[in-house]
Amino acid sequence: MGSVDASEKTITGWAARDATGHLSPYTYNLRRTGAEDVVLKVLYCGICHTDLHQTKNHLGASKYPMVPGHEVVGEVVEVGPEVSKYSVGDVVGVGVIVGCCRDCRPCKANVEQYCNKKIWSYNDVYTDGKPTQGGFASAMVVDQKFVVKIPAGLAPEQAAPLLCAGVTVYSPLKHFGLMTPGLRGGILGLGGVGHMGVKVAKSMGHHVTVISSSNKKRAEAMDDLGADAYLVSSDEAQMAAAMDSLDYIIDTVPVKHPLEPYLALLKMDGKLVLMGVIAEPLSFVSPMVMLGRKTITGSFIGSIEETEEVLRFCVEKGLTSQIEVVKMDYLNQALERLERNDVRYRFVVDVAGSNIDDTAA
Ligand SMILES: NC(=O)C1=CN([C@@H]2O[C@H](COP(=O)(O)OP(=O)(O)OC[C@H]3O[C@@H](n4cnc5c(N)ncnc54)[C@H](OP(=O)(O)O)[C@@H]3O)[C@@H](O)[C@H]2O)C=CC1
Ligand SMILES: O=C/C=C/c1ccc(O)c(O)c1
Ligand SMILES: [Zn+2]
Ligand SMILES: [Zn+2]
Repeated sequence: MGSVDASEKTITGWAARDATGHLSPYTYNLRRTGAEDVVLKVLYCGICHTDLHQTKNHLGASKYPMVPGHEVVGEVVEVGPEVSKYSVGDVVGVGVIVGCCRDCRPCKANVEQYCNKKIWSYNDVYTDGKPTQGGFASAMVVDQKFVVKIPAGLAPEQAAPLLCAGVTVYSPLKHFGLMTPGLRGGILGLGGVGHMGVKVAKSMGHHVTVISSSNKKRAEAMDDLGADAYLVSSDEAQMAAAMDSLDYIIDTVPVKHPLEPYLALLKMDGKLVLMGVIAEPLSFVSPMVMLGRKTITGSFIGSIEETEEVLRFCVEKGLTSQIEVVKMDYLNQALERLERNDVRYRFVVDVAGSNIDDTAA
């Protein structure tokens, strides 16, 4: 157990100040280390499309200054006196959620991501009344319940995308009984979440079809990620030939899109699992779900338990994410590239290697 520094630590993060989403260095204080808190020095943080939604206020609820980042891998540098799970020097991860009520039905069932009182790792308010700030920062203080150990055999930069993208695909496959080998799955949208979807589903022994908006990623999807088939969603002949062929589709498209072309790809009892965060209504006609008893559902990240599980799953299966590691001074360019669909497949920021405390404004 490490000693507790009773003072507030002043650190630097990169914050958006308004809905332009432009990030720049921002100095703020971390809360004092509480009894069950873990202080981590951030090593790496992945860039999720949700970071774009939030910094650019796509959902209309953004508060500024906002330090985004929720695929955080760090090294423990201090622990509170009642921290039992972690010690100084451990490499750990933090995802989308840093608090919950611990008392409601989802909390008691260990699916705390569905707690109505959950606390988001940024763009939220902590129990002390302070804004939460995310992982594009030199350090974070997080309650041990929301920290996971990064297992040996997983490089820290590799682990980062698993803390959101990885668990986001693993959780619904597990929850909806879709881990059986031999299933035929579709991954709609081959980005950060989608590429983990291909890898996780392949590791479960599924036949995986990528459904993409263009032909640009075909060779990579088939040759590098191991997909079995590739459909371009605007190609009516390809889509018609694939009708009634899939047990599930993981839909990661981050913008409004029609559901009917994808419902048509599902077999009877097939499931369309919505992942994209879209603040506009999506539509479909009812026979598209009735005739075939199809399900349209959604899923939100995964629990802490499932996060630990997906990390172990990736080690066991030798599964890695495909990442482009960048420094913090590239963060705005990386976000712009993510917005124009120009990343294969996840940016991960080398936070510790960027010496950001030296850039404080
Ligand atoms: N439900 C949850 O718990 C989670 C939700 N999310 C949400 O999932 C969505 C995807 O996140 P992420 O994978 O990080 O995002 P990415 O931007 O990395 O990937 C999205 C993919 O969707 C396709 N796409 C992008 N823009 C468009 C467009 N304008 N029209 C059609 N297709 C498009 C592209 O694939 P292609 O080139 O193949 O068409 C793109 O690669 C986001 O909305 C994010 O907020 C993320 C994590 C957890
Ligand atoms: O990237 C993870 C967060 C996903 C998310 C899902 C739903 C929602 O309303 C959000 O604001 C974020
Ligand atoms: Zn995310
Ligand atoms: Zn709760």
